Amino acid sequence: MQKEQTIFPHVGNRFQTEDREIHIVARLEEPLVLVLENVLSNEECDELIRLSKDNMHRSKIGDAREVNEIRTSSGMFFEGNEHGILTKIEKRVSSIMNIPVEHGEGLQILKYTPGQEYKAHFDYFSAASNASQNNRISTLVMYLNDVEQGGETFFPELNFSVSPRKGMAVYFEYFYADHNLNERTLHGGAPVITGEKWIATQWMRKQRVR
Ligand SMILES: O=C(O)CCC(=O)C(=O)O
Ligand SMILES: [Fe+2]
Repeated sequence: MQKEQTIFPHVGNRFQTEDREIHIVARLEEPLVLVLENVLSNEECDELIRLSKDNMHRSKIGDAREVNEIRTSSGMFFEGNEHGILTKIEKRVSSIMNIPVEHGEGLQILKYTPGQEYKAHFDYFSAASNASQNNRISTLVMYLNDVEQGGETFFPELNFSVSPRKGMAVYFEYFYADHNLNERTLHGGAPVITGEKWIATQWMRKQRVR
């Protein structure tokens, strides 16, 4: 069978964005899942945490934005350009993901304390949801700190998990014609055992949202 078209365009073990060289340190082919290094500087990670610290509330998920037990972390969305640092990061993320900034929902910051988790889920909306008309197609989860124990991003269908590491990220996409491939991107955030876990997630949509 022929391999399906992917969104991610970069070849080789490293590639250049406008202001930073990104390293690919692990790769799964179908569905495409990549572990990326050097996505954010230490200072950028610290600054994102600092800027969001005072605005965290219980995470809401999905279309209806209702508090749900599937995700017990707390979080917030940036609107897009309220801080200079966001513009820079959004541009870099857009070039990593090969999708225009306008297709991106505002960067979401999530914080997990011990025991908090995000149960296995899909990032795309189900066909029954209104939001699926301009559905999500790819995700970049960026780790803003090191976690002492737990907090892995896990992919149960792939028997694969990524341990949080400050400045690194995991990328995956689910815009395949073969829906079975999309379903294999089922993933979650394992409970944090010791320490805190901070992430910034970028979801990209098929069409522009801003
Ligand atoms: O916490 C994680 O590692 C996963 C986060 C996630 O799945 C998301 O933000 O969509
Ligand atoms: Fe997710």
